Amino acid sequence: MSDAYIALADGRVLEARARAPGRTRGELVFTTAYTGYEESLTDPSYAEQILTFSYPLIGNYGVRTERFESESVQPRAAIARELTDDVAEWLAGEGVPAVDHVDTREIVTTVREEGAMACGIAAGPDATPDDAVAEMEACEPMSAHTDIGAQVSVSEPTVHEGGGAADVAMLDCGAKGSIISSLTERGADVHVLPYDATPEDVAAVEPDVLFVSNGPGDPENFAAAKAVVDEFAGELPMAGICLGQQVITSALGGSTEKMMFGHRGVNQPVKDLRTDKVVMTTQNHGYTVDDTGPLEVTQVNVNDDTVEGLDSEELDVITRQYHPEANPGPHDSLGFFDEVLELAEATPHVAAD
Ligand SMILES: NC(=O)CC[C@H](N)C(=O)O
Repeated sequence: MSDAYIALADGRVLEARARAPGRTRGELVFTTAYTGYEESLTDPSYAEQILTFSYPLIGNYGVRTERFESESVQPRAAIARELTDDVAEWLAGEGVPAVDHVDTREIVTTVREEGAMACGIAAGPDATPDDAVAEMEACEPMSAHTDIGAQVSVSEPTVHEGGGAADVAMLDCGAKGSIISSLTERGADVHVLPYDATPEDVAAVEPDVLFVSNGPGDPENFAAAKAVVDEFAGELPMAGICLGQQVITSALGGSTEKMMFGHRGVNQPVKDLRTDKVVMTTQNHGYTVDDTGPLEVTQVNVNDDTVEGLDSEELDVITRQYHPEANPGPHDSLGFFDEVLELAEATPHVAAD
């Protein structure tokens, strides 16, 4: 007898085993990462999503808070072929439903063929298939979560000191901790500001560079961040990762679009068009830049040609769609943070008025 059910938007209900009880709903996505489950499960960009691990065994090296990317578990639920007790107990303790003993190959194939979709989960002794279907039917598309930034951002400005080599104003749209530490380790002070900070809030920290973080959901729902980018375009160097690339591009006159199932994993090949070199990258995104506006494409995804890096010498902008900070994943692209700080040192402070 099953004690967990996964309802998919295409009408199927899959049976599974409850590892952490509860009922929930979210956009069903998958990651092919074979390591880094603690980092993925605490990555704020997974808010409002149900994360399926295609790698069959999740949890085999325990759970350590040192590897967390934020303070809480971010996806609404986790699905794997086999979850260890360590991970199941962690998720249960956090109140996040988790299920295993399900054919994750079927889930991945479905999402690849039909796209990221609404999903409902009911797990625990009293769970029924109808409970999972009711959750799935109540699931809203990602773009309907218009204030998703509020779920994942700091509510007050917070400073992370790195030695004062540069002042980075970071719009926290759901920043991974290792993006902040990649900058402080290089000597920068990072002023983490709420996702809805105003241009005045940004000017008040006298930044050398504006950094728009990664984050969950539809980038078009981050209107305040777009307004900040618009205000400082051409005056302050800017950098962004993932949602940051999308928000900066959109604010500068480009556009974004939703992908069918996105890129989530740690072996996405990215080619730099200037050097012709390919690096392996960590990724977690479901939207992509469509029209690049005034920005020049510097890097592309080798698998599907989507935009991976953008640049503007005139506007002092540099962005990446993938995650140069890794965690989990390869460290091939850490040099991005050196480039960001080079931009920062090139320009004087913006005065607060
Ligand atoms: N990791 C991210 O910043 C993700 C950005 C955006 N939410 C997307 O899915 O494309």
